[in-house]
Amino acid sequence: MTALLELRNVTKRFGGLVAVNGLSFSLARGEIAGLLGPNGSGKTTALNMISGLLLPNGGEIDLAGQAIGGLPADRIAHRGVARTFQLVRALPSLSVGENVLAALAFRRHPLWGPAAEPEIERLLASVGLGGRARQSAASLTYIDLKRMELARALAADPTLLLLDEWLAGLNPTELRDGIDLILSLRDRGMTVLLVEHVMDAVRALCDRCVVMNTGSLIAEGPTEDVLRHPEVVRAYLGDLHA
Ligand SMILES: Nc1ncnc2c1ncn2[C@@H]1O[C@H](COP(=O)(O)OP(=O)(O)OP(=O)(O)O)[C@@H](O)[C@H]1O
Repeated sequence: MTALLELRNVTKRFGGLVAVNGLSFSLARGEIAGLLGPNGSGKTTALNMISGLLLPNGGEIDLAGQAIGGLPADRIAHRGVARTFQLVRALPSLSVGENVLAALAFRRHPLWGPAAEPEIERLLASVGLGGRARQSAASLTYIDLKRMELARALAADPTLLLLDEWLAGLNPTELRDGIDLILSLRDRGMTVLLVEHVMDAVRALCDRCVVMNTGSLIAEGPTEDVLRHPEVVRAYLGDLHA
């Protein structure tokens, strides 16, 4: 069966620095996979190339068997790839609902005006923000901002969702809710690739992990096997067991 996402030998250089070095891996439809690695190992750069924010210097990226590597971000989004960012990107002067509306207005089948309202409410309810559309985005707590950012990503009706440290900075209760929310996305048919440093969340969520170090893939496979891999343990210098 064709993989939903396939990277073959993808490389990104910033001047003399090779941030991603010949990265190859694939994701099956409906899986939740982790993209792990110590700080600076190239994870966000890889997400940026998959979502079209950065042009690869080499290699191929396919979505459902079609080349997307090097396409502009809006075209990749229209093919079904959505993402969240390490630093939440919200429009604080707008309401929660208007933030989601902005995402609906730019998706492949745009929605705006009164027609968008039921969809805004449905998206907000799906991330635990039901009934909060009129609240100012600036007044949201950190977890609720993250929920709103997820609703904005879901507004694109993605088949592949890229989450860049979406669970970072949450307290234990919020983390449990966040994990359940991500699991519910898979139940809705989405494939998820998450960059994450919270290892309890990785264990709870990921069927499989890909681990990078200094731009290169160092391990790939079922989560527990990968987290025990000697090179992975060495790369993290014990962080995994913190
Ligand atoms: N726009 C850029 N210009 C120059 N160097 C960059 C740029 N973006 C990333 N880098 C460098 O590329 C390398 C990989 O960075 P990247 O952000 O992809 O790592 P990461 O694994 O996501 O790290 P973290 O876990 O800290 O977010 C780092 O050395 C970083 O400094």
